[in-house]
Amino acid sequence: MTDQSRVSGLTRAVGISALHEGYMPGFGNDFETEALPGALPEGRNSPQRCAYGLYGEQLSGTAFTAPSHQNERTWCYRIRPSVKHSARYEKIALPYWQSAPNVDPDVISLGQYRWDPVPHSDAPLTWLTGMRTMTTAGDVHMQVGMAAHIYLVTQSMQDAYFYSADSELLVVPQEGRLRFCTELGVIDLAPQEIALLPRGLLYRVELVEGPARGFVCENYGQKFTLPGRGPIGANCMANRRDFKTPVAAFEDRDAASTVTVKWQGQFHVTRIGHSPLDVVAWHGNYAPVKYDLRSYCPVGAVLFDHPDPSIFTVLTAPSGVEGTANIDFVLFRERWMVAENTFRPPWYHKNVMSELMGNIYGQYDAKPQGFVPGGMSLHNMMLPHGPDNAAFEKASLGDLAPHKLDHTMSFMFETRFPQHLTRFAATEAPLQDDYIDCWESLKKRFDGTPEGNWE
Ligand SMILES: O=C(O)Cc1cc(O)ccc1O
Ligand SMILES: [Fe+2]
Repeated sequence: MTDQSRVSGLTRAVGISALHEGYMPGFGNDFETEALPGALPEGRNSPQRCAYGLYGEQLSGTAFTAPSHQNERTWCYRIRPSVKHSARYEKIALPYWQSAPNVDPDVISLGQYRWDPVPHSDAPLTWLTGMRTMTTAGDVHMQVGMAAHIYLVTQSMQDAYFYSADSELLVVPQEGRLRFCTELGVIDLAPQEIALLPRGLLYRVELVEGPARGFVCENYGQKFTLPGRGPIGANCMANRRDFKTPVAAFEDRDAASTVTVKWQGQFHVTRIGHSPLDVVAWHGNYAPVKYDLRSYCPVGAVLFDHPDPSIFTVLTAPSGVEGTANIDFVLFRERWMVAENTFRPPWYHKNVMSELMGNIYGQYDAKPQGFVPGGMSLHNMMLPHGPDNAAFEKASLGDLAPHKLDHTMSFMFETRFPQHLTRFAATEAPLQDDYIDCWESLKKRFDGTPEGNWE
C-alpha cells in the first residue's frame, strides 16, 4: 500500500482498492491498513523498535480473556502513545447530555410519547454541545442499558477531540452530512447511513453540510453485532460485506487542542499541544464502521400474517439474557406488502421491551400522520400501542393487492430496560401533547354479529 492522498488534513491511505474509496469491506473482520508504506510491523505486534519511530499501542474493546469469537482489540502504531494525549483532567458540564440513571422525580415516563423534530436554532452547536438526551435506560456505571439522543450540529469541532469511555455510539443521521475524523480513519456520514463508533475511540466531528440533525443510540453494554439469522440462513438482512471500515489516516499537527472524555456519565477535559489523531497504521478487529441502510435486505411475510419486528433487526447488542437484547436496532424500510387476508400494519400490543422510534424519512405505515421525519416516539415497557385509527381503517377495509410501501425509513431502538424521559424531553423538546388522541377515534366494532360493525 504505497499510495497516499491528503483528505481533510489527514494523510490517508487509498486502501486495498480504489473501489472502496478509503473503506475496507466487512463486519468484524481482522483488518490491516497503513497510511505510510511499511508502518505496520510484519509478523508481530511489538517489535523492539517500530518503523518511523512510531509507538505501538493496543486498544482493547473486550476483556483480554473474552471468548475468542467475541474478543476485539486493535494494535495502533502512532506518533505518540495515547498517554501523551491525556494530561490532568478538569470536569466540565454538558447539561444536555445525560446518562442513566437519570430519573427526574418531576417527569412521568409512563405513557406513550411522540415528539416533532427538535428544531435547529441559531446557536453554534458542535457534536458535544449539540447532543440532546431524550431517554436513558439501565445504568452507565454497571455497563448496562442505553441512552437515546438527538444531535443538532451547526459547527465543526476545531482542535477539539472526544471519546466516550462509557459507551459505543450508533449514529443515525437524518439531515446534513458529518465527517468523523477518528484515530483509525475517516468516516463520511449522510442520511440513510449509520455509523458505529466503538467505546474508547477518539475522534473529531466536522460539519460537511449543515445544519445536521440525527439520532444517537448510546450503548453502555456489550457491543452491537449482527443478529443470528436462524433458518433464514447465510444471506439477507444486513450482509457483512456491506459494512465499511475506514483505512488508516493520521495528522501530524501541532496546535493547542482539547480532549474531552465522557466517563461514568461525566465530562472531563484535558489540554494538549497536538492532534491526537496520529495513528499511522493499525491492525485488528476493534474499529469504527459505517453501513448504508439502503443495502439492508428485508425478509418478511410472503403469504399471510405479520411477523415480529425482530425480522428487521440490523444490529443487536446482547445483554446477559439470551435472546433479550440490551438494544436491538430495527429498520422499517421500503418493502412489498403481499400478505393475504392479513391485517398488514403492526398489530396492537404491549411489550416487555421498550420501543423508541425515529423517522429518517417518509411515512410510517402505523402512523400516517404525526410521526414525521426527524420526529421520535416512545412506547415504554408494557405500554399498549399500535396503529392509529386512520391506519387501522385503511388496513382493515382496503384492497389486499400487492402494495409497495415506498418512501419510508423509520427505525427502532428496542431495549429490555424501561426508558426514562429526560427533563429536556419532557419540557423543552417539542412533545406532542395530543399524541394519545390518535387512538381516541378507534370505534367499538363488536355488535354481537360474527361480521362486526364496519359502518
Ligand atoms: O410499534 C411499532 O410500530 C413497532 C412495531 C412494528 C411491527 O411491525 C410490529 C411490532 C412493533 O412493535
Ligand atoms: Fe411496537
